[in-house]
Amino acid sequence: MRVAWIDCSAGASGDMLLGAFLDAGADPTVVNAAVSAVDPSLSVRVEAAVRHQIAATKASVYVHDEPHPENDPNAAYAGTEHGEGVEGGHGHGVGAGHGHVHSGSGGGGTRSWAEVRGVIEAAGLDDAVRERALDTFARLARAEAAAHGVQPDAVHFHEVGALDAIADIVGVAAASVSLELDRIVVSTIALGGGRQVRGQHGGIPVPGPAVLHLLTEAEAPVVGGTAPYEMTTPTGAALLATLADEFGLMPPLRILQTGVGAGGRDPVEVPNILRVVIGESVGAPATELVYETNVDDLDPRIWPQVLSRLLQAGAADAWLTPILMKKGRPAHTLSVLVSSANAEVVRAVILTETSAIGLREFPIRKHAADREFASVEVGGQSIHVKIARYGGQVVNVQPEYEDVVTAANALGKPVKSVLAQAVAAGHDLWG
Ligand SMILES: O=C([S-])c1cc(C(=O)S)c[n+]([C@@H]2O[C@H](COP(=O)(O)O)[C@@H](O)[C@H]2O)c1
Ligand code: NI
Repeated sequence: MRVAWIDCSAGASGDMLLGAFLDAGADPTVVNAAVSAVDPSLSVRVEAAVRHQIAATKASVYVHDEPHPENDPNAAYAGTEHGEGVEGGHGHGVGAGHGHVHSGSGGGGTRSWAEVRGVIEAAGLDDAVRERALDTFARLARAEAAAHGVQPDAVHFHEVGALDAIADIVGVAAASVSLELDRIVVSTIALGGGRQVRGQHGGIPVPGPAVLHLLTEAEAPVVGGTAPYEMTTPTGAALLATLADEFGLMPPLRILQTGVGAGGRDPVEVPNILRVVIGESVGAPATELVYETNVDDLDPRIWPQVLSRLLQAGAADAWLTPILMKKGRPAHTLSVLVSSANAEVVRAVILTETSAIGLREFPIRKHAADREFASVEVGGQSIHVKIARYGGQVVNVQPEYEDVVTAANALGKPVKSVLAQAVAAGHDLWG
């Protein structure tokens, strides 16, 4: 499994993420094709940069009048650099000094979230890239709406800021999809602090309100960080929230590629870089969960129905353990084994079908013997059997009990003797 870990200890912005993914091997042609498919006036330029003597890749967004001739990622466009060290708002796309470059007019109006959604939907992007980009923009619109006390559909992005964000967001979506990652883990995110940045309506405190809303919704771990400026921009936070399958330390992996993305400025406090480490996962992650809850007030006649609904909902197993609870009450612990894919549905069954109002979740790792399914014949009756192998040896032959009962009824024989014959037949065939 290919896992990426994103190190945001110096913060994150759209262009830092884009630079890091391109540095790690994302295809610049694919990225530029995606970006200019959404808006032909957009392209991404890639160049080498150094931050505190660390080599990095700087990705810059270009907004120009004419469509990019060949989507050449290295083509240079004459432009005015608005960015380095200048405080700016969404309208100028210069968050945290991660400057963008504009040439041409770029337009002076605004684009609503609905308009941005429309152009992304109409661009003919690869499904995964489109979904990732739309998810990111939707998060950004929700966060801006929450920050300014309006509805998401009332959020307007200044024309140039919208183009910057489109290029960053679609570019990062295309780059991350092109790296064929199975799982992305994001570190604790440094937000920065100190002086205000300038938004379209005046001064904005750092961390920006939109950043805080985005990372609250994503339940991301954050820290102020070591630098007295805006280290994480709303676009960076929105992208991290979309990309992250989980947050935490670098998981066990064998490193395959690394990428270093540079931010626009080079402050003294910290190397202004974001890193991505891509590797082959070592040791399977815990993808199974056990839910547990203690229940003392459910009509006991309901339990069989609860257990069968849990199995129907995708639980691998569900069982009850009698316990003595607080206040000396006899009760049951309900335990449910479930894959993370089915976890949400199973949680809903527990909370709606029992009287529990809370539950515990434990990630677990399962070890299973190899197994296969076959059938044996007893007295002309077919009975399914499960054969388990461990270390190449057959360690168990288990007939399907319901089949044994059906066969015993059909043959007019005791269940125990048909069961014994089915086990013996299985061992004769498979050892
Ligand atoms: O202009 C507005 S409304 C604005 C709001 C906010 C909020 O957090 S709300 C933040 N900003 C600042 O804009 C720049 C650009 O951010 P990008 O994500 O587009 O790079 C950045 O400094 C934000 O803090 C503006
Ligand atoms: Ni805002």
